[in-house]
Amino acid sequence: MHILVTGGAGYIGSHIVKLLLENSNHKITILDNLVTGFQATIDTLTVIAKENNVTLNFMEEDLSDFSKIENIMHENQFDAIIHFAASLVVPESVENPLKYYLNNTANTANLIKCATENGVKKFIFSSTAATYGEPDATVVNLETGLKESDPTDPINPYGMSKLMSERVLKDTAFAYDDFKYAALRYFNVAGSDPDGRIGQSTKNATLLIKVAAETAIGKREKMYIFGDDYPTHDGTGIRDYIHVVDLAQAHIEALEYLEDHDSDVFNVGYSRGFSVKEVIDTMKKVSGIDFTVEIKERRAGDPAILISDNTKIKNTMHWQPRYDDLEVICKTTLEWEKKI
Ligand SMILES: NC(=O)c1ccc[n+]([C@@H]2O[C@H](COP(=O)([O-])OP(=O)(O)OC[C@H]3O[C@@H](n4cnc5c(N)ncnc54)[C@H](O)[C@@H]3O)[C@@H](O)[C@H]2O)c1
Ligand SMILES: O=c1ccn([C@@H]2O[C@H](COP(=O)(O)OP(=O)(O)O[C@H]3O[C@H](CO)[C@@H](O)[C@H](O)[C@H]3O)[C@@H](O)[C@H]2O)c(=O)[nH]1
Repeated sequence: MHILVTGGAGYIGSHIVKLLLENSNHKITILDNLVTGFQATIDTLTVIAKENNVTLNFMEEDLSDFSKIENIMHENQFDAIIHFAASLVVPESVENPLKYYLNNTANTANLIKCATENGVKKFIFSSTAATYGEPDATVVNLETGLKESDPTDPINPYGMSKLMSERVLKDTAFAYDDFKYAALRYFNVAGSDPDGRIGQSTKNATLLIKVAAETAIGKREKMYIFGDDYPTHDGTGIRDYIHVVDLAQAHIEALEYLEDHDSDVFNVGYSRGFSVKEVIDTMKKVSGIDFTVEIKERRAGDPAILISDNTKIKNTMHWQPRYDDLEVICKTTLEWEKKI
């Protein structure tokens, strides 16, 4: 296959590209405007492609350039698209919603249009647990995890921009027999490639595990726990942290799944959660550093508990997580942080 990977210079996209280069003979084209992705990541992936004798192309382009995208799609015979490119800072999406609806929803709709016009049969989409919003504990079971069939009600434009893209995919797949998609709702993605060749280099990171790693190695003086008065066992927020390599593998399974199954939406998480305090204690343990942590007020829009029910992806695809271990997640994050 010839696979187009948008956003392949970014954190998650680069991990999928690495897996594909190492484990398949697919030709890969990365399209990325490098707004939050890195040329250094492309350089590393180019070396990995050479080592594995696989073709990797890189196009520095912006998905909002519709005529360019149309030409690229017309000139290349892509068999599948894995679409990561997006804006993903939740508070920014509240301040600047149009950036999110344009980059995440409009650009995705155009990409889907080009896909249908050029015979692309499979589309794997990066969706998010943010599509569920702030789940209502009287309606869903927060302890056993959210099911794909549970209500979706995003509480910020980021989540809504992704849910709208899911809808565009659903309607398109209904209208075009040859077009199939899998929308993967990622829970909290963390960790890095265990080989240490790629990782999360995102600037001004806000994600808990990356912030904790930065604090452990002294890039930050201290870190904060946003709220210790949630209705959880230790008062801090609970999330379902998934290692990026297991998430990457889910995309590969999804490509195979679409060979002989219909389009669908899947949670990708481990169906278990850790509190903020448990994450920080684990980072302290794996780093051996007792860094400074202070309690702050709750961050706006943070739900108390977000855990996936992953029964569907486990039962229908052959997805077997290998890194469901908070220590491994923290350790690989820390090792990468030491390198950059
Ligand atoms: N990181 C998480 O915890 C998380 C959780 C749920 C969902 N997601 C989704 O996963 C995907 C990848 O996220 P990530 O963490 O790797 O982020 P990232 O910022 O590292 O990667 C996004 C990539 O897309 C590129 N990009 C953005 N807009 C573009 C455009 N208009 N044209 C071309 N390239 C563009 C960026 O340069 C970057 O390389 C996103 O769709 C995100 O919404 C991430
Ligand atoms: O310095 C920090 C950072 C985070 N937190 C807490 O840690 C938990 C996790 O926060 P974070 O790592 O920022 O992730 P989320 O806010 O859960 O959101 C992430 O995970 C979602 C999927 O669940 C994605 O959709 C979002 O894009 C991504 O930002 C929350 O309880 C936060 O309040 C802290 O206490 N201190």
